[in-house]
Amino acid sequence: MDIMANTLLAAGASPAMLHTLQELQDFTPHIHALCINIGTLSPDWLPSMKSAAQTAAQLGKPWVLDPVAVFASEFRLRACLELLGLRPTVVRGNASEVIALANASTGIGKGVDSIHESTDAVDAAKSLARASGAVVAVSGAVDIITDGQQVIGVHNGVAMMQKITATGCAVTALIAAFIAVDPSHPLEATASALSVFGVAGEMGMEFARGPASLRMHLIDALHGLDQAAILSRVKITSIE
Ligand SMILES: Nc1ncnc2c1ncn2[C@@H]1O[C@H](COP(=O)(O)OP(=O)(O)O)[C@@H](O)[C@H]1O
Ligand SMILES: Cc1ncsc1CCOP(=O)(O)O
Ligand SMILES: [Mg+2]
Repeated sequence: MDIMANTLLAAGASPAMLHTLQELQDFTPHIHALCINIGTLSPDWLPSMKSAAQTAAQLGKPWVLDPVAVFASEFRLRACLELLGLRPTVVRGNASEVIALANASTGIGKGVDSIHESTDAVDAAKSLARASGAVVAVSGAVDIITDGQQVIGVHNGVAMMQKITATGCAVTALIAAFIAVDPSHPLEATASALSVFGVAGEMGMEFARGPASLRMHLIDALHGLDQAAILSRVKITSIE
């Protein structure tokens, strides 16, 4: 939650982290986008997640699902399948998460990390996008983004970003901020968020000595990003 909220603040968005069912009805009407992250899922939190997704959908607000470690347990898989049925605008996971979700199967992955390359998950991402109606993003060395037809590749970022916990969660939150700004273009907004986060990682790495200082410099770089840096560094290509 720390790096997610700080990423959003650095990017100019306004985060609020909530779990409690009783306050979601009051809070959700004020949001511009919702991010549901099952990282530390508990049975108490799942009804809150479902309620928030339902309210967002009723109010026409975009929402993003991060299926953290969905491969790790039947409980996580069932929760994600139920949340998928509530029609997220975007699903962003690592390759092992997207493969597990597309196949509705558990048993692959390492902790919360991927054992697959993002390019291994292109077909899974396309079939998940077609089945769910969501834009699906697979993070990795090349981020893959698809609506089931078009496939886009984002070639920004540095490998050290995998060594900071919750960079995946943070970029999912950033995707929510970008679709809040441009809700009618979720494919483009998702690719842009991944690229901008990757650019911040590249710029942060110029000052970092390891994962802990990269975390700090990435957030500083995101906060200081200007148009010139974006235009010179963004690398987004069409893959299919
Ligand atoms: N090898 C890599 N090279 C460049 N960027 C990477 C690499 N691996 C991950 N990233 C970036 O790190 C962030 C987190 O992705 P990832 O580690 O796949 O997510 P998760 O934390 O959910 O497993 C994303 O912005 C992704 O683009
Ligand atoms: C380590 C850990 N354990 C439960 S959630 C979490 C963080 C997951 O974040 P990310 O998917 O971005 O690595
Ligand atoms: Mg993750």
